[in-house]
Amino acid sequence: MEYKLISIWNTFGALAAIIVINSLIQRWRTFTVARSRGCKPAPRHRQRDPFFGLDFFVQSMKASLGRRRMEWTRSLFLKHGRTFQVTNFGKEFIFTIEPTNVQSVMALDFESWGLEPLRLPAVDPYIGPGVFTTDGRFWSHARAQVKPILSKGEFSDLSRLEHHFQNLLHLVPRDGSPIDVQPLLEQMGTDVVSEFLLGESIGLLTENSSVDQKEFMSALSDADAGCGKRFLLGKLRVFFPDKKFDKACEVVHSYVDQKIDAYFKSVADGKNTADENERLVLLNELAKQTDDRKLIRSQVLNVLQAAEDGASIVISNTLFFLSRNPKVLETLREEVASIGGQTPTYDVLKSMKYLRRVINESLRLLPLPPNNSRVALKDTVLPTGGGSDGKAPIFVKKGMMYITNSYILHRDEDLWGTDADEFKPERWETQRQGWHYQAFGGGPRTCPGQGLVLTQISYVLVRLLQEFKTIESRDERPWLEKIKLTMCNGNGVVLGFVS
Ligand code: HEM
Repeated sequence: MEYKLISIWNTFGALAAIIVINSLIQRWRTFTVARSRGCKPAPRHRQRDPFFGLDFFVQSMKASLGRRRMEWTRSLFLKHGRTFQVTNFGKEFIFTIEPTNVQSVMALDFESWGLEPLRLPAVDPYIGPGVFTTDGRFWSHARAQVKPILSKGEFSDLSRLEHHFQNLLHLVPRDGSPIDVQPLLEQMGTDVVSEFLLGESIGLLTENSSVDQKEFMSALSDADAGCGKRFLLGKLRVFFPDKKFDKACEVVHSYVDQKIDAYFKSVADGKNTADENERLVLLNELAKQTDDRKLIRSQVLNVLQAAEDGASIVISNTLFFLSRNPKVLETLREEVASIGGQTPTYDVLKSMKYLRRVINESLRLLPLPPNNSRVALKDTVLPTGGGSDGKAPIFVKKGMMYITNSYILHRDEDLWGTDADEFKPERWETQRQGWHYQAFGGGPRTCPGQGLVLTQISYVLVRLLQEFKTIESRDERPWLEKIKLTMCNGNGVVLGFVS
């Protein structure tokens, strides 16, 4: 008996020793790598609770609730410089708006950083693994599946977009009376995206959604809200079952699965032949590549999550800026007039240089999403931001979080000039899109929907200018942040249109 006890103690002792030695070896490796690469720590944000960082978490929650998250984060960068480190809810975070670091994370040192551990556990029961939620080989495969389809979407027939635009026009008063266009554009965005993704528009603008579609929409919003809570709870989510979320996932899955089944049935019935003029639908295109129904569903929902209300928010924000910058509006109007009264084609839109500058500028001042984050998948180094001069490389331990804030990066006066906060499309005559412009990300994970969405945004803006001779602001209030995954105007965008 005594012998057995001694041997158990010896085993425990040996295990403990191995763990301690292993940890010391790791620390030594860390130290030597950091020293050999000349690494120095980033400036550290002073905290009352440096161990768990609860104070930082509470402050960031307060700033979010007060709709001043961007300005609060900006004040931290003004205090610390372009890079700083903080403990937040028990995790180490590096905040940086240093373009060299952005380039390193997004492109040069791409393999060392990932987002799957941040996103997938929270959203897995809803959207599952796909292009938006995974890393590594699964991600490359998922991306290779959707990217060519989204690229093809850039050139697709604009007559469908005109159809949705006409539905929007019916709801816009033409006598200059005030209307908040943001929710209308959001509805139009959902109609467009649902048609492209699933082959059938939800019909929000025409108010002719079926019972199934209404149920689907309401489930999407419950599932989004559920994911928000799951993000906040982190690993604690297992202790908080959420029946509403589970039900919402079931409804969403069943709706998408019906569409997948319908596609395969139509193929089996010989109805869906390869027709050159067939409308481009993501679900159908995916189903041509694989018969793995679960993967098709995940990929469709991944793209839905990424596409969200992107186009509608950018159009709303751009109208907000145009209505408050009459000179810019006038110059854009001249360009629109130069193409004549016809509905624009893809090539015409592509040729409109000033329009593109206006959109670039809108996305510079109000990027969506405002933040882009990653987690270090292994020990690595950020090229700059450490030491007292902020120029030394920074050693990053596996598990550390990286956050770049495009809203602040895009307003950095050293990078954009002293007029960085002003809406000036003219700056794009000479400005190039480097790593200091993160509207669509960069590197291997750059937004694959960029071309498609820019065509849509351009089309709607041109058509609005063709339809209305006056577009004026009907609201004195400033732009107010409202952050979900993306960021829109919490005051809405209230305008007056005269035809
Ligand atoms: C103006 C609207 C949009 C903006 C500003 C935007 C911007 C972005 C950004 C910043 C990323 C993150 C890149 C990263 O993680 O580094 C992203 C990813 C993505 N976007 Fe967009 N996006 C927009 C619209 C769309 C649309 C309409 C679609 C699809 C139809 C789309 C599909 C995707 C996908 C699938 C990803 C994930 C790519 C990956 O991780 O490989 N986006 N987008």
